Amino acid sequence: MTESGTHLASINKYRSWSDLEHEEKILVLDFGSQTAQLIARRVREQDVLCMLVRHDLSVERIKELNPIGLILSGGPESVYGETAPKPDPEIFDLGIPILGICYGMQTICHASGESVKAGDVREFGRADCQSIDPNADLFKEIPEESVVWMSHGDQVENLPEGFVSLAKTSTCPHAAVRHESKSIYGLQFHPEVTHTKFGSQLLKNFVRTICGAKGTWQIASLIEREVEAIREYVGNRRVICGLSGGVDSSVVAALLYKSIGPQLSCIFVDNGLLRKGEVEQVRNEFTNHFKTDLHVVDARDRFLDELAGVTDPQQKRKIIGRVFIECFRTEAESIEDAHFLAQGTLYPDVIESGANADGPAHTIKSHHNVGGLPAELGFELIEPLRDLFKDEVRAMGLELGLPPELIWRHPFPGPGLAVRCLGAISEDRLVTLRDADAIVIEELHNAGLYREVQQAFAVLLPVQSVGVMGDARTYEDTLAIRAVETDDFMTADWYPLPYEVLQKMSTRIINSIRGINRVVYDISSKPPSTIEWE
Ligand SMILES: Nc1ncnc2c1ncn2[C@@H]1O[C@H](COP(=O)(O)OP(=O)(O)OP(=O)(O)O)[C@@H](O)[C@H]1O
Ligand SMILES: O=c1[nH]c(=O)c2[nH+]cn([C@@H]3O[C@H](COP(=O)(O)O)[C@@H](O)[C@H]3O)c2[nH]1
Ligand SMILES: NC(=O)CC[C@H](N)C(=O)O
Ligand SMILES: [Mg+2]
Repeated sequence: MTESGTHLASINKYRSWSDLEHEEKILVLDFGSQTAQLIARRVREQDVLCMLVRHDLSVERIKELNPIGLILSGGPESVYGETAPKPDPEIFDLGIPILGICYGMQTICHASGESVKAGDVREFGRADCQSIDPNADLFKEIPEESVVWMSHGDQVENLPEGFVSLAKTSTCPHAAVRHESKSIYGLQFHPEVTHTKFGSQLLKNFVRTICGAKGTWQIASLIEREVEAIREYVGNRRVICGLSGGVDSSVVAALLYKSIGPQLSCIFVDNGLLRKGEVEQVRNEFTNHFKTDLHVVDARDRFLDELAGVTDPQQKRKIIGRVFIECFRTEAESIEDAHFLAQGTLYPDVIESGANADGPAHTIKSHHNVGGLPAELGFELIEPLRDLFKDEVRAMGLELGLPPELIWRHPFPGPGLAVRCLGAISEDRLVTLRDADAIVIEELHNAGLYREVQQAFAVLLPVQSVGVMGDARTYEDTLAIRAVETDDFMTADWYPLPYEVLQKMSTRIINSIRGINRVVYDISSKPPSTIEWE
């Protein structure tokens, strides 16, 4: 759903959502916000198709796409800066409703001739919003006072002519605005994040009431469309699919299987960085349950040799990305006419890798399947889930009939235990980590909490400390336990595991695993931390 190129544009041409002139839809003009896709996803929650497009998409192209409304996203720049991204000025004459969020609202006001300036006070996080006009259609069914989430340094000083203020906070006099006669709205806060309590209602008001959407779009129609698009795009060529047994690649494999059946071969790489019992589990599921043409590649030595002595997280990720592709390439030699490589890349992988060229989003970490890919790929990429979030992919998987155990499995990153074994990786340290991780997951199941947390795992730290075991001094490694709750993996909070569960995990790990004499619990949220440690 991202119109226009990414840095992989030349090899990633597959786009199934771009020619949907006849579908009721909203377009989000992306000014580089980390949460731009979240806006799209909140609109889709209203059963309305929503796609991200370049911030400067021409009015001609917008007319062709025929949206019922436009949303201007936030972004890291300042509208008064020399390099500030700007929309096509004619969008304001299209006559369709427009909602600007943060940078988007500042852009609307700037374009209407009023000054936007660095505010005296920057607002990050929670703010109390008070509506000035509670009857405004944008604020329908929203209390007069409610909590909103802000993230801005700039501020609209004076309203442009024709605009009125709809809401304020203690430091932001124009937290929400609208044009008196045109259907143009602006919000200084972010309705797309869950911390804005009535954000979904607000977007619903915009989409359903103001844009008049009927809400007929369903995840099932996305599946149908993807299946058709894949069939047409692939023709009679062959697709290899990097299959990890995780949710995303399983959904991709199921989609491809539905589309092109026998033209699909799946490649599962055993990179030596997998969890306990994972190879057997994937082999079973995908030969017994799915009956796909599955190739299991034993690349354990290859990965471990290449990673020997490497401690830098970004370097680890780059090496893993490259070796993955080399394995796919070598294995594909035995698969006749393998033209496409399908991956289960999701939107958070793309945005965190800084790979979305639509806006100047920053690189947080290079996901092995995006920023970690080598320049010369040797395949054409197909990534049907590239614009979706985990929970949307899960809904798709359930709709496609995948088993619920698979759908609700915690995500496991492609670089696997490599990014949870901090410092240099060795076979011994991996065995230690794998065993500890298995205990964490088992105890989570025992406590009936596996589905309560969205991701949990163990992290082996290169930090030794002194202990005493059986009257003898020890000087051994530290293990961290991480468990998070999150909707979409873009933001997350640490999960308050009950003490007795932590106690069982800790006792079992220290008693049964050699080399660990201390267990700690990670109590950091994302942001400012990330879910994985590297
Ligand atoms: N061991 C592997 N063998 C082959 N392909 C892999 C492997 N690990 C990851 N990949 C590829 O990289 C993509 C991204 O990995 P990622 O972990 O994000 O997704 P996933 O494993 O499919 O799902 P989940 O997020 O539930 O773990 C996968 O969808 C898959 O295409
Ligand atoms: O396939 C993947 N390749 C990667 O390189 C990668 N890095 C992080 N993750 C997963 O993404 C989600 C967000 O993780 P972070 O908060 O650590 O960025 C979490 O679910 C992480 O497990 C990855 N998945
Ligand atoms: N989140 C945003 O859109 C921020 C807009 C602008 N960069 C500011 O600081 O005000
Ligand atoms: Mg995975």
